[in-house]
Amino acid sequence: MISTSGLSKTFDGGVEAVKGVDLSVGPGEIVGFLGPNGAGKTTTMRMLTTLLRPTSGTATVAGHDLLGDAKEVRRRLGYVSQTGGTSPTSPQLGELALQGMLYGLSRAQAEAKAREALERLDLTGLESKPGAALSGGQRRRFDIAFALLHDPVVLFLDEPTTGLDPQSRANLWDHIRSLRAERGMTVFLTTHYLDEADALCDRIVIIDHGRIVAEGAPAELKAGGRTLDEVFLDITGRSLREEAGV
Ligand SMILES: Nc1ncnc2c1ncn2[C@@H]1O[C@H](COP(=O)(O)OP(=O)(O)OP(=O)(O)O)[C@@H](O)[C@H]1O
Repeated sequence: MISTSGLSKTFDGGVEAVKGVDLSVGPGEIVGFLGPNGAGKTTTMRMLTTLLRPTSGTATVAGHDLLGDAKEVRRRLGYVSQTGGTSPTSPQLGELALQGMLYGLSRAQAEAKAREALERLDLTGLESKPGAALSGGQRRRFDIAFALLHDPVVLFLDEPTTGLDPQSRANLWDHIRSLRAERGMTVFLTTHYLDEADALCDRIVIIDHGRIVAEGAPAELKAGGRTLDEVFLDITGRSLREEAGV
């Protein structure tokens, strides 16, 4: 579903943020992308979602070439940025329906899709509230509902649970799991929480200084009785727990 070869990004000014990343994510996989601050996670995600042009390398996402066929890639992916997209002032159902119309749906189709997305994310009853009246966890679920309106096959989530309380985080994990179970969704997410990667992800990919330095199923990485914290510290020399302020 996602395949990259030598994906690289050097910013104007010479910062080599991503240096030759080779990634492979299969259909229906939930993959966690971890790394210390400044390692290149967001830059990689922005390239994979067509928001940033790679300096070099190749990639396909959902069967289409990232550079040659960006429009087709965009049609098939959902993206939730760190800041999300819910409006603080407008009722969410109206915003969702508008977004659906942007994707070319009629008003009736857009409202039906919006209601379906709300139901899927357990938000029914909250559709008339503006973003400012929602809890952090509800807002994140609305952000995901927005990303689902055009029926993507792969979902990119940039730090989906940052700032949420433990209960809301666990609730969001359940929703992500059911998206995979019910729709076969592929999910690629960044996180600063090792417990999240452990509980939710089939596979963890660790990036440091723009290069992939480790990858494997959580159980593989923890082989020998080490915790993921210890593995991460050992590989990167930095404590993700401290960086995340946990
Ligand atoms: N627009 C830009 N121009 C120049 N340098 C940038 C730009 N965006 C990011 N960088 C640099 O690229 C490197 C990677 O940044 P990136 O945001 O991808 O890291 P990250 O792993 O997502 O970090 P964090 O966990 O703090 O969000 C950093 O050194 C950052 O300062």
